Amino acid sequence: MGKPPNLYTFPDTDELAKSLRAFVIDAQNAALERHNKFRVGVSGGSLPKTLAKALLANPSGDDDKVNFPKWHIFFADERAVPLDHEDSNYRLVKEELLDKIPEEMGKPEVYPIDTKYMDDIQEMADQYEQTLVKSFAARDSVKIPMFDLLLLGCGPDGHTCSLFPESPLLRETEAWVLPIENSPKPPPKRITLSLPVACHGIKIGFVATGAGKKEILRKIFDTEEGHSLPCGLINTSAQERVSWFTDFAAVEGVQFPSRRGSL
Ligand SMILES: O=C1O[C@H](COP(=O)(O)O)[C@@H](O)[C@H](O)[C@H]1O
Repeated sequence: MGKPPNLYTFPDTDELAKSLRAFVIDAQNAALERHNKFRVGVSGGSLPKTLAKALLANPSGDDDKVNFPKWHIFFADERAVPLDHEDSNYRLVKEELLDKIPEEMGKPEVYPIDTKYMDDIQEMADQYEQTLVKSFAARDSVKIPMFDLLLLGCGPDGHTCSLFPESPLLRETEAWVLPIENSPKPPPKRITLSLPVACHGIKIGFVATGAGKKEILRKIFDTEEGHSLPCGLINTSAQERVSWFTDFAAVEGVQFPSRRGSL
């Protein structure tokens, strides 16, 4: 049995962002040594804002540089809406982060969904899987793509990516990207990384902040039932490869050993 996930907690998002930055840069530098590129899967929701705070801060030294030109940014989940729609995760990441990257830092390669498949969500998922196949090598030589880093959110019901509690999608073992026709949270049509892909990241960082997350974090970390929620399933499967970045408000009352402050 491996070690449990890491649960870090900070007084506020400014402090959280400093530690998240160190975590991301460690993952980036390890990936650049491994294969000279950094493949990251990002979520929408509240994450892009905190991520931007982490990445756009001034570097404290040579080891603390964000090397955006080596970044390949994929979406952990996406809503089947135009890329400039208010529900689009791409739009969120673009407005919160991509548009704010200073010219001199260089630009990452970004892989949005192909919106021409909006009326055929299965086709949209298949096409996004092909996007991953092109980046992660042939489908038959790689069983499950291994992101260098997955940056995920946690919904108040314990969902992550667009994997919702008790969804039959949680039983998928083959596909890398899945369609959803009837998401319990609007908009209904989405695509998402499958659970095996979400569990397979070399590093997985969850970001959960605010008092609105405390009930679900208590459930995920302190109850048996929480282990079968999507976030709990990733905790159980990926163990110490998972790190949670939370603020004090989000972990109020959580018993699971949590480490205050830095990594
Ligand atoms: O619907 C979604 O929700 C989750 C969680 O969002 P949050 O605002 O509670 O952080 C998000 O991670 C996912 O990408 C998004 O599509």
